[in-house]
Amino acid sequence: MTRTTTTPGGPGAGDRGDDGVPEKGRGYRKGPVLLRGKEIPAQTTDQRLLAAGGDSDWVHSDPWRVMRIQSEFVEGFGALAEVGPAVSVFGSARTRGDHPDYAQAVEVGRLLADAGYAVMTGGGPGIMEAANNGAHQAGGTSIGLGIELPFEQGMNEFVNLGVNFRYFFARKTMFVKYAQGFIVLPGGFGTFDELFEALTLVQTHKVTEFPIVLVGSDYWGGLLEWLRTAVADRGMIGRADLDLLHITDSPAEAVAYVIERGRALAASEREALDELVEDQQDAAGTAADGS
Ligand SMILES: C/C(=C\CNc1ncnc2c1ncn2[C@@H]1O[C@H](COP(=O)(O)O)[C@@H](O)[C@H]1O)CO
Repeated sequence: MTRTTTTPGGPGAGDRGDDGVPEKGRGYRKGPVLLRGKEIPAQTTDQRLLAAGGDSDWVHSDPWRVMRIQSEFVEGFGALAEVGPAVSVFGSARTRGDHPDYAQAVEVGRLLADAGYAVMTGGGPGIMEAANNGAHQAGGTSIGLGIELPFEQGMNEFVNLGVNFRYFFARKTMFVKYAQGFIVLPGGFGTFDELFEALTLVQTHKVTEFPIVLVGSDYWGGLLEWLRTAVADRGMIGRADLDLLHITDSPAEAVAYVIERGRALAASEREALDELVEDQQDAAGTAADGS
């Protein structure tokens, strides 16, 4: 279908307002801009928007990518804003259903759902599937934030609220923004990336501290020892940074820790904010008194 039927710049163009906006006097309105005479374009904005065919290279351009990135944030925020309290659970995409880590993650998901928390995972296989499975068994909210990968696996069957992302960084924002804490089971590079991003955000005070729990001392023990010795001993992190991680072998302890520590941190954050407001009010009062 050809949708270019009129030519605003053509004969008689000066007689009409455009874009459905009646104009007093002659001219062409392009958003807030009024154009007259030779400045009137050959096509209306709607004609250009609805015209079939044409160059499609712009689909692969950065400005268009920016729009897609923006839409990922819009869709993510829209889907997750009303979910309520949630905990993000991370771990290997490769863990099989008969591995003890899988059972641990199912238990984590179940206990979180029993406690009224939504379980948020990457929506993939392995530990992600296991945590969603546990949440599903407990009748809870089981969220999957999927990622477009060259070897797409699809969302696991236990997800009841799924959002698919094209960009890792947009997806990672959701894990932090909508969770009260992180529980991390054994995993590889993807899991390390999620764990260390959380640690960096908290360490640099870019976000308010939130609880981060590692499940599986046999797996994570070596990393913690290395952090304590090579990393902290050489001053690459502070001693206090090590306290940002809690390690356990018990799903029940992991869930209890995330909930209790999360509540304690939220309470101290509220207290600090109240104090700040009081200080500001005192300062404003003092300034108004001129004292
Ligand atoms: C490699 C396989 C599947 C990949 N599918 C994934 N789907 C969703 N999320 C994924 C996937 N792979 C990695 N992630 C994210 O990283 C973490 C796991 O990475 P790891 O390297 O396996 O530890 C996980 O928490 C996801 O957020 C199956 O063969």
